Amino acid sequence: MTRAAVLGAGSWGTAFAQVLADAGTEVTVWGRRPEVVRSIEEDHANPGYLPDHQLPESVRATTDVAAACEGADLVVLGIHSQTLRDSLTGWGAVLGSEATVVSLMKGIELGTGQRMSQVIAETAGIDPARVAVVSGPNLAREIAERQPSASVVACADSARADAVAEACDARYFRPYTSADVVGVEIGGAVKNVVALAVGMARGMGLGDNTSAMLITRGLAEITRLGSALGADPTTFLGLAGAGDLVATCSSTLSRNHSVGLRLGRGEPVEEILASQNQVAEGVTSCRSILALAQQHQIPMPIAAAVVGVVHEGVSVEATAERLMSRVRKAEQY
Ligand SMILES: NC(=O)C1=CN([C@@H]2O[C@H](COP(=O)(O)OP(=O)(O)OC[C@H]3O[C@@H](n4cnc5c(N)ncnc54)[C@H](O)[C@@H]3O)[C@@H](O)[C@H]2O)C=CC1
Ligand SMILES: O=C(CO)COP(=O)(O)O
Repeated sequence: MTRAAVLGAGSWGTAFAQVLADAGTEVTVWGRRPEVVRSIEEDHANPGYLPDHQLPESVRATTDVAAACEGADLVVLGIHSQTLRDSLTGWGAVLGSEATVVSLMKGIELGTGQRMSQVIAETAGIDPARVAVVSGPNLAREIAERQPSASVVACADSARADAVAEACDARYFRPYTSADVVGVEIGGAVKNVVALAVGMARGMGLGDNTSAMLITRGLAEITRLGSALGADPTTFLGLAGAGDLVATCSSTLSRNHSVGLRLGRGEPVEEILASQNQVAEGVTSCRSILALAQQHQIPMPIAAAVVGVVHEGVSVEATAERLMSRVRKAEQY
């Protein structure tokens, strides 16, 4: 039987642990907070992140990261992008010498511009081919409810991609495999920024045409940046590209979309962020993504607009005006 450790007892770490358990994988979740771990162990629930949801009894939990990882074939990382490097450093050699390390995270590190798989390989000093990424239209709440969904497991080593896919192949969760780690990670990280923009438009009272424009031109930005970084452009037509973009930009369950909505309604960004107990990754990653784009001379006007509103005090009205008065040109990807 495959053994997995899931490091991070937040909403996606917990829901993905359920997927693994339902697929027949033995799974132990590591959580920082004893009360969360106790609740998973004793009540088979994680009410802070998945309220009113019962987890399988086979999902175990511990606060001891080394114990969670001992003998694991898969070590799954489900924390926030900007805390990954410090966490990995603090954990020491828990990843072992053979386990496949699986990233669930959707962000780009501030300062370095690294994708999560790059942070993992560099910080842990492991072969990048040991790192797999799972990304797709996977709102944790819906997956916890066992609604049908699909995702992409990307890894440079196809045998490892197959092994991860087998370990999470549950009745309601269909994993596809891919070798395009760059494309799958860029799709997951940048769609959060587009979801902020679509949320802002919705919050301003704008309708479906505006959302469709931002989603479609957002996909063009994702494709341009990803291609410049070496991704296969067709990846962005798939689950980890267009699929995740559509789900996140349309769902009220999305934290990024929700933050955008509140910004569009005129709430100050500090107030919104202070009221959230979960992180909307696009809020930070919009800056690292824009920096990456500038480094590669890729135009990303929507990402720049989001950075303007979230970090530079530009109003949503001025941003909309600026986006709409850009010079006319041929439609390009
Ligand atoms: N929630 C969702 O529907 C999905 C989330 N993701 C991605 O998965 C990643 C994790 O997201 P969620 O589980 O939703 O986040 P969350 O906010 O629900 O949970 C994050 C977990 O990390 C822990 N944590 C926070 N700071 C930490 C630190 N400094 N060191 C160690 N642990 C820390 C928290 O205690 C919590 O257990 C993000 O990159 C997100 O974009 C991907 C797909 C779906
Ligand atoms: O990545 C997600 C769905 O695929 C979750 O999006 P949010 O982080 O915006 O909630």
